[in-house]
Formats: sequence, structure tokens, C-alpha cells
Amino acid sequence: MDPILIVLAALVVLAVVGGIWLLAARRGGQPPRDLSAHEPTTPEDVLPAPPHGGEAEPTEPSQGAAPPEDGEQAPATATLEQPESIPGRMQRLRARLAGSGGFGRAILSVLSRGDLTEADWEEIEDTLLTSDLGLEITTGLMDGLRTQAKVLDTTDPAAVRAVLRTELLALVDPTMDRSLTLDRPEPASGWDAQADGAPAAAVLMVGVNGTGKTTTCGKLARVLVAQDRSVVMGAADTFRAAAAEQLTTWGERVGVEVVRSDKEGADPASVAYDAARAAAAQGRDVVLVDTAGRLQNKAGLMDELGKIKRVMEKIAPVGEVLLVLDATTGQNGMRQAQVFSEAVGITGVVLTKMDGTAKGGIVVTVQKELGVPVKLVGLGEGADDLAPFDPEAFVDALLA
Ligand SMILES: Nc1nc2c(ncn2[C@@H]2O[C@H](COP(=O)(O)OP(=O)(O)OP(=O)(O)O)[C@@H](O)[C@H]2O)c(=O)[nH]1
Repeated sequence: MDPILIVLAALVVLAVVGGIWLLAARRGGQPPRDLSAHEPTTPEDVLPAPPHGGEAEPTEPSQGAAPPEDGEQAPATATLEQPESIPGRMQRLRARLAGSGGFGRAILSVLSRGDLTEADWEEIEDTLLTSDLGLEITTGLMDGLRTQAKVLDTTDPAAVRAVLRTELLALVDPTMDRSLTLDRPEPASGWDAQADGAPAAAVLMVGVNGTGKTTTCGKLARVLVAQDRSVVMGAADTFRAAAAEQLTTWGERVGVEVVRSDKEGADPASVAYDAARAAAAQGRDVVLVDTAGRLQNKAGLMDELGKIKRVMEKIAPVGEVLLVLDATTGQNGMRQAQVFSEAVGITGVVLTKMDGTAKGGIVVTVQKELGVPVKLVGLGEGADDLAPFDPEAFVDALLA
């Protein structure tokens, strides 16, 4: 055969074999991934796998759910959380309060010794004094207990316990109105409700930083959602950037809109006004406004809170100003509370972190010193760990 033809045939064979090899290599290998290209993702790509490799659980009714951390984003979930019902949370919180052991437990252990000696009475007095009841209230309570013991002519523990319950309940004062003012208010004279919407009931949350204002706003939004009320929240704590983020996360979990400013250090009064205006425009029932507690001096605090309230009242009166107090700070917290109380009229107190103290006496002191009722209590970091304050349940839990 012609040598030229032989070379040509060899080249053709080589080209065919090479083509087949290349094709096989492309099929078997992974194509390079274009990281910049936007590829559609599935929920499995975004959400972590359910624990223990089982089926993903339906969104929990959030009983005892952990609250969002500062700045933490809400999980990408299509299902909104269902806040726990009010009766359900009352029952759970009652159990938790009883479990945390108030000062009542220490007193009951003295009472259980039988006929009370003078030393026993003194021990009871000491326990009351260390429970944040304060000297004046403790002295009054002790006088009442001793007098009743004399009148009844008994130091029988069961009888003294019954007297103690009655006296404590009287101190906590079940006659105080602890309901939140959530009726739709009359519009301010300059507000055109026809054109701009009927104003929503306004709740302002104030207090020192770290007491739990943002958390309480989020928890309260859940309580209101559980009661079928529509809510808008305003992130007027513009001092701490993460606070707006934290509130937004709370809102996303129950489908509540949060009005906020993108500018750090924005005017809190303007955010509060925008929230109240949005709530009216959307026909919402309640607007909840979170504020900052971090101000250098009392005058600055007065100015800021006063201004927030004033601008909101261009739309309608603010029905509730809730002072959020950390129950674990005791008498120290009381001094701070006085400053807030002077700066802006307080209509009620939220006592947070009651799960972290056995000093139930703070309830009595707060009410006496500020002249307003404790309306809500926080009993944990869980999303639904907020409940209306119930004096009878509280005293019974102390003496459980
Ligand atoms: N154990 C317990 N912790 C709570 C309760 N309420 C709030 N906290 C926690 O207290 C911490 C502070 O809460 P925040 O809501 O950030 O406090 P804040 O008053 O808004 O703070 P600033 O925005 O800094 O003014 C968080 O870790 C909350 O989870 C409660 O009832 N019990």
C-alpha cells in the first residue's frame, strides 16, 4: 500500500479514538461549578436537616421556644408560629413560679416545725426582709401575723399559713386593675381618621437597658396575636442596632410587621410616629413601640421619652406606658424605676426574669413605690414565657 495512504489511515484512526476518549471523560467527571451563577435552591439547601434524620417537625407552637438572639435572622419558614394560648401559658407559668420557690417556701419550713417560738418568728421576719419586701412592709406584715396569731390564740402552722396568705394577698392587692388599655383610642384633633386611618391602641415599652424591653415587646406581640389582635411594632430603640434586628425576628415569627429605620442612631420619635401612622393606615388594632434605655443622664432620658410620647400623641393618646423591670435587680432596680416613672407617666409594670429570683417581694415594693400595678410577668427566655399577673396565683405559688 502507498505509504502516504497508510499514514492518513493511521491519523484517521487516532482522531476517532481520541474523540471517543474525550467524550467518555466528560460524561464521567463533574462539570466545573460556576459559583457566581444564581442557581435555584431547594428548602433542603437552606434549612438544616431535621434532628435525628427524621421528618421535619411542624413549626412548634413555640412552648418554651428559645427567643431569637441579638441579630439572629428568622428561619426561612413558610409557616408562621402559633403562639401558645393564654390559658395554656398561665398553667405552665404557674407551675414554673411554684417550682422556682419563692420566700414562702422558707417560711413554710419554719411553720412546719410546730408551735412557733420567738426564734421562729424572728426567722420568718429575716426571710421576709431578704425577699425585697423592704423594712416597712415586713414590719407591717409581721405585726399582722403576730396579732392574728394572738387573736386566734394559736401558733398552729396551718392557721399561721392561712393568715400569711391573706396578708400577702392584701399586700399584692387583687383589687388593682391590671388589664392593658387596648381599646382603639379617639384620634387626636389634628388627625384625619377618615383619610389616614383609625389610630391603633398604643403601648410604649420603657426601662433600663438589659431589663428585657425588646424581648417583652416580642412576647407581648405573641400574646396579642394569640388573642386574634392585629399588631404593628416600632423599633424606636435606635441606640442599639441589633435591637431592631431582634424585634424584626420576633415579628417575622408571628407575622407582625416591624417599622424601623435603616439609619443607626435615627430619631426614635420619628420611628415611633411612623409605626403609629402605619398601624392606623393598615387598620391594625395595636402598635407596640420598643425604646432604648441607655441614656447618659436623667434630663436626656426625660427629653427622649417625652418626645416619643408627644409625637405619637399627634395621632392619638398613648394608652399604656409599660415600665419593664428586671426582678433580679431588687432595690437597685427600684431607684432606676423612679427615674423612668418621673420621665414619663407609667401605667403598668412588667416584671421580667421572675424565673431567676426567689424574691417575690419585689412585686409588692414596686407597686407601692410607683403606685401602678404589675400587669405582666416574664418567667423565662422562652417565646411564650410572658403572662398576665394574677395576684392569687402568685401568692399561692409563693406558698406552694
Ligand atoms: N430568664 C429570663 N430572661 C429574660 C426574660 N426577659 C428577658 N430576658 C433576657 O434578658 C436579656 C435582655 O433582654 P432584651 O430584651 O435584649 O433587653 P432590652 O431591655 O431590650 O435591652 P436594650 O435593648 O439593651 O435596652 C435577653 O437575654 C433576654 O432573653 C425573662 O423573663 N426571664
